[in-house]
Amino acid sequence: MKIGCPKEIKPQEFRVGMTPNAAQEAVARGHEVIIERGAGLGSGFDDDAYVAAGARIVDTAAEVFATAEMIVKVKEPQAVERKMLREGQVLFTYLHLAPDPEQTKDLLASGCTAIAYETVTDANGGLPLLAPMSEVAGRLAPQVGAWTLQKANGGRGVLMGGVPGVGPAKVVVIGGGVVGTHAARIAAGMGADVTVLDRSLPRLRYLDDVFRGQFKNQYSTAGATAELIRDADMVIGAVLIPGAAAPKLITREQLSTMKPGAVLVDVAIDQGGCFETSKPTTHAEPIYEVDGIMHYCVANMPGAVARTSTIALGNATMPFMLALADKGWRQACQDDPHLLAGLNVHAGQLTYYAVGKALGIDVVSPSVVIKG
Ligand SMILES: NC(=O)C1=CN([C@@H]2O[C@H](COP(=O)(O)OP(=O)(O)OC[C@H]3O[C@@H](n4cnc5c(N)ncnc54)[C@H](O)[C@@H]3O)[C@@H](O)[C@H]2O)C=CC1
Ligand SMILES: CC(=O)C(=O)O
Ligand SMILES: [Mg+2]
Repeated sequence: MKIGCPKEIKPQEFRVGMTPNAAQEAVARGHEVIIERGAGLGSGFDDDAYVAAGARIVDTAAEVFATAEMIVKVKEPQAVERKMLREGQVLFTYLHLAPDPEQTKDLLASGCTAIAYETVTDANGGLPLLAPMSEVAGRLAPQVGAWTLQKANGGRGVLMGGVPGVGPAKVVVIGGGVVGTHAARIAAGMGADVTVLDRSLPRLRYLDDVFRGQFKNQYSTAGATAELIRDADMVIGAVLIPGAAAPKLITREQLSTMKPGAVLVDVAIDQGGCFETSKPTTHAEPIYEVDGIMHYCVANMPGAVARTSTIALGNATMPFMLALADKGWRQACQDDPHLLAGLNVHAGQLTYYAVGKALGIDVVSPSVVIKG
């Protein structure tokens, strides 16, 4: 199969969809790998590394899109990229369609087959292609939140760990999945007083067992959230209902109950955000203020540490990418229900229920679509 990897064009996005190691594995199995010139530079991979892996370098994204049967990327295709997709072409990348009607419309119109990293599942009920980036974003969240808490950045001027004689920052993490657990670990490691809220009792039991008091946990209700945020210096939004738009868990009205200069870090922003006042920001201008509360809502946080993120993402995507290339998307999805769970769009039809529900679009079952 001809596999193409263009340079990412989302602002400040330095990750790349294929590492030279992934390219080498694909080439070794008889596939042709086409990389846009300079695609890996932001992650520290030069063109020579891809050439040494057996890939071919082309000058433009247009050549990649025109030649490849499968496009492997990181972020959702931007408008100019969506125009280059065609019927029969496979797109394998993050999509986050539920909060993005424009992208959904364009993907349906293109006729392509789009498999979303964030809805591929595993046998343990996890999301193996979201997990590595959730680990990164979770670990970054207290770091960017701590920076935002600094007075010069609009924050309350509170140090995460406090100092002897002065107590630490209070951090509330809403959602104790992959993002939330990694965020809580790092915030606790910085010396903050951390509480994790989740709606899953088994998850709370796991956190309690494994982390043994490094941070507290509490069952997530509107009442518990309202009480905790009044006293919080930082709230990290880390909830997910797979594929669906994030539930809004803090309203604008509630901001007035919080301490002026407190910080909201909405990691769930790529699914529309879990605070009413969240709107996506970029690494160039990551923060803004509403009613005295600072917001950090970058939708591609892992792009800030592109090298770590590219390698971590590549480790997770490679086996799926190879299965798609070796067998073609239909056979690969027939053989692996977890990969089939990633199918969001095929030949003008939406195939993911939570997206259809969020956008009011009819959905065709993926198990019907793969029969052809
Ligand atoms: N902004 C960015 O750059 C990035 C954003 N993300 C996003 O972060 C979000 C979280 O991802 P993961 O941690 O991997 O998901 P996950 O599925 O591992 O965890 C989500 C957790 O939220 C909990 N939850 C659901 N509804 C809740 C509620 N009302 N109150 C409290 N907890 C609730 C679930 O029980 C689950 O434990 C996703 O939207 C993901 O796309 C992930 C990576 C990068
Ligand atoms: C998960 C995601 O959207 C990202 O890593 O950018
Ligand atoms: Mg998006």
